[in-house]
Amino acid sequence: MVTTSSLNLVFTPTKPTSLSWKHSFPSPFTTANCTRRQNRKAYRFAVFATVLADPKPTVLVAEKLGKAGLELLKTFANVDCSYNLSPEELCTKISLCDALIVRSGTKVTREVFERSGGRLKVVGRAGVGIDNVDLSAATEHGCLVVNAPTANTIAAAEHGIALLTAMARNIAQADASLKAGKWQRSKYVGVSLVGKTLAVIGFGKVGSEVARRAKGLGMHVIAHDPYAPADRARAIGVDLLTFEEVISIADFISLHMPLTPATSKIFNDQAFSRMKKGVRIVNVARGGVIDEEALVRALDSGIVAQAALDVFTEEPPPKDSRLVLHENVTVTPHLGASTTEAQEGVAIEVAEAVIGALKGELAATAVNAPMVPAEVLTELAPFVTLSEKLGRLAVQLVAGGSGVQSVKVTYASARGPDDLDTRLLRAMITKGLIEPITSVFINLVNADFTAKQRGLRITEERFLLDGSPENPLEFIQVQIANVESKFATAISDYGEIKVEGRVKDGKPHLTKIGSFGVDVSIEGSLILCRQVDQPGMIGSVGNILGEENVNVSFMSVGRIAPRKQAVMIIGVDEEPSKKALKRIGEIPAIEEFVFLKL
Ligand SMILES: NC(=O)C1=CN([C@@H]2O[C@H](COP(=O)(O)OP(=O)(O)OC[C@H]3O[C@@H](n4cnc5c(N)ncnc54)[C@H](O)[C@@H]3O)[C@@H](O)[C@H]2O)C=CC1
Ligand SMILES: O=C(O)C(=O)COP(=O)(O)O
Repeated sequence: MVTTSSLNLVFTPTKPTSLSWKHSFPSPFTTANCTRRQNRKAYRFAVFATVLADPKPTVLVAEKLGKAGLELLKTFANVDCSYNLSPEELCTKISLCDALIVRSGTKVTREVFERSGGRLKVVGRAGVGIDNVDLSAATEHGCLVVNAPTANTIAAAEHGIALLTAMARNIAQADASLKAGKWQRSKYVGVSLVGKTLAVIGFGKVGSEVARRAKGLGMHVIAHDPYAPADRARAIGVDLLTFEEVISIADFISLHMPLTPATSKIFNDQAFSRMKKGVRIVNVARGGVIDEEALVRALDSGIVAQAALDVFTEEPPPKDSRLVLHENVTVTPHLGASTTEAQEGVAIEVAEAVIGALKGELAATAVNAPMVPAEVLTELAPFVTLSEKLGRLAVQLVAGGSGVQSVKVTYASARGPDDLDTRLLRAMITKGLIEPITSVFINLVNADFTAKQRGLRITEERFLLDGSPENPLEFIQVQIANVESKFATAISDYGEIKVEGRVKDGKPHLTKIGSFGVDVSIEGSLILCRQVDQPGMIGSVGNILGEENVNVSFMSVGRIAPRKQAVMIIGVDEEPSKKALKRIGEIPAIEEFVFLKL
């Protein structure tokens, strides 16, 4: 029997440019040489090449990373620490790298993904903000992006509070003045924080920690965050209000939202005009959320009394930046995450995520792929294989020239929709549908994107079964509409190519083709024949294959009724020659046949 494996099918890249990894990515059609152990690994799932083969993968660390993270990476990969690369140097190096780790100082542009030649599997952001990574390009190239979302939260919050207090008491300006030999006590009279209203914009991890600390300083804290749960805010004693409300009430505003198209320059002339005169602003989020020229105008007019900024639209900012040089502005060079503790933490967090991704595990910190909990993955494992096989099978039944545009997938399950996450299954069906007919490499990251790009519409339906929802699924059906089939038997009564499969004893089985009920394990290569049900058919086909030295792994016949029509499915270990297939086709009782590689 051929061993079933999703391993190489799942992880075959388009163009494995690196010699070192080339043999780690076998052809999609050589499943037989995978071990069961590899299979289990493959089930841990399906983002990228998982084989821990020698030689090691190469990880390019493009910005300074904590020692503990580097040590961890070195246990698994060849680590190339090359800091301060120019954009061109990065693009040149990237084709030799399986993973790239950056902080906020490296722009991971579309060109980086294009120039990687398909080798780059994961970008690790050693920090939170991923606005320096072109996520669309990453997704289009099937490259996973992971970040380190938790380890620098406290550092960023503490820096926000440091800037808030330093700004209120003119610490930086007074320090510079004294060092310049002056003693200006009346010039640097500050303002008190206690009793003042602080508006936190972006009530996520950092924002809520800032709020907690500000309350400890005796401030009244309000927040705006369109996506934050009100009960989390209430638990800290913070009211969630609208953007207009918070900016018009606040004495101090602290920014903690990500830079996205929706937040870009959200602090502009209009927003400043609605603020209380003399408001003070802290930005430890991203420079791009503020229109910096508008802020200079607001500072000059006195609407904004002071600003304390850790981040800038352009980093480093121009030396003659009016904003940086403004006397009412306190600045730090993007130091929010720069504590010893946070840097060790993010380094470990990102190293673990990158290693996990290279091993094929779904990262818990994936930014551009669905996150599926480990226990769900384990349960869905055999259905993942089944999904891909059904996709591969169905698409190979399509007659040449008929473009596949509309695919319906039906999941029959006793589980309610909320208890069955089908994203992984849909991705694998997409992979099965697209990979046999193109050179595109599909994984969980780029499946939906690639389907859309190719005009392939995949609709999903649930078929709710009675009974115990112990098994996640009973069967999966894949139907391709509006196409001709090279094996007319595969066309259902409704005119679509239809294949249906189930998992039996942990293995994917084909249980229906067109309107014929069958039952064969889907593995290796198959010959499907429709014939008149008569004695001697198995022998006739078996003889031809034997004479051609093709090993038969199994044969199964499903029929409508004795002596009527039957479908014979033959599993073969080797691909029969054209001559052998022609001879099979010439057997008089064989009405049609097709050879499929799964
Ligand atoms: N200066 C530095 O060194 C550091 C800066 N950061 C920045 O801080 C940001 C926040 O980090 P975390 O709190 O860890 O992320 P987070 O994802 O936990 O929180 C971000 C919050 O912003 C909210 N948000 C999204 N759109 C919004 C909008 N239009 N208005 C208001 N709120 C909105 C989200 O709902 C979320 O609750 C990061 O995206 C990063 O840019 C983070 C760490 C260090
Ligand atoms: O984590 C973030 O979003 C940060 O801004 C930290 O940036 P850094 O890693 O210090 O370049």
